[in-house]
Amino acid sequence: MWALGLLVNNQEAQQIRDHATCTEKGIVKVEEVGKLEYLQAVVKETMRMKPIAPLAVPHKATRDTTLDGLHVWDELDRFKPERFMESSKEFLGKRGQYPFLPFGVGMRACTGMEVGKLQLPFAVSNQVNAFHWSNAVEGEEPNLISSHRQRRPEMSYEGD
Ligand code: HEM
Repeated sequence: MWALGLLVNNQEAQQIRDHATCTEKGIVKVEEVGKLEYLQAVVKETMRMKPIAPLAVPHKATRDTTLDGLHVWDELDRFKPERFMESSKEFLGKRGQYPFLPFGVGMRACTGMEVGKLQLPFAVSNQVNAFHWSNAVEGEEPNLISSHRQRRPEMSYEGD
């Protein structure tokens, strides 16, 4: 859903479609998904901006930074799939280089990573192929500000 919301707010990104072989029902073939570079970039950029596991220890670069020779994202708040068009920005980089870790890394990395890498772009590509996504209210962009709150019961600290 975040991907579609971001595409509504970034119409030009929605216009750029990769060419995929579809089934007779117009569904993108699963085996094609990995080859669709711009789609992959849209999904990665969505996961960069709206990580699904945000409750881990948060990390954020407050400005453009070079860290141990790696350039850390520019224009952080902008939806810019192009940043992932370079092959160097894979989910897991070469050994010792992990520029992008939406699935974690190491022993406790996400066991569903391969499913997620397939499922997300598959869903997004078929939604974008089937529909044009635009604002419900003309000129008014959907509010994509997220909040993560933990609710707990009201507690009274007053003794009886
Ligand atoms: C886009 C989809 C997904 C994302 C972004 C994602 C992300 C993550 C992240 C960040 C972690 C924590 C890694 C760490 O602690 O370093 C994790 C753990 C895990 N994920 Fe996912 N996940 C996704 C989909 C899935 C799916 C589809 C499954 C199951 C089919 C799954 C199963 C798991 C399991 C079992 C763990 C715990 C691994 C462990 O602690 O050993 N995930 N995931």
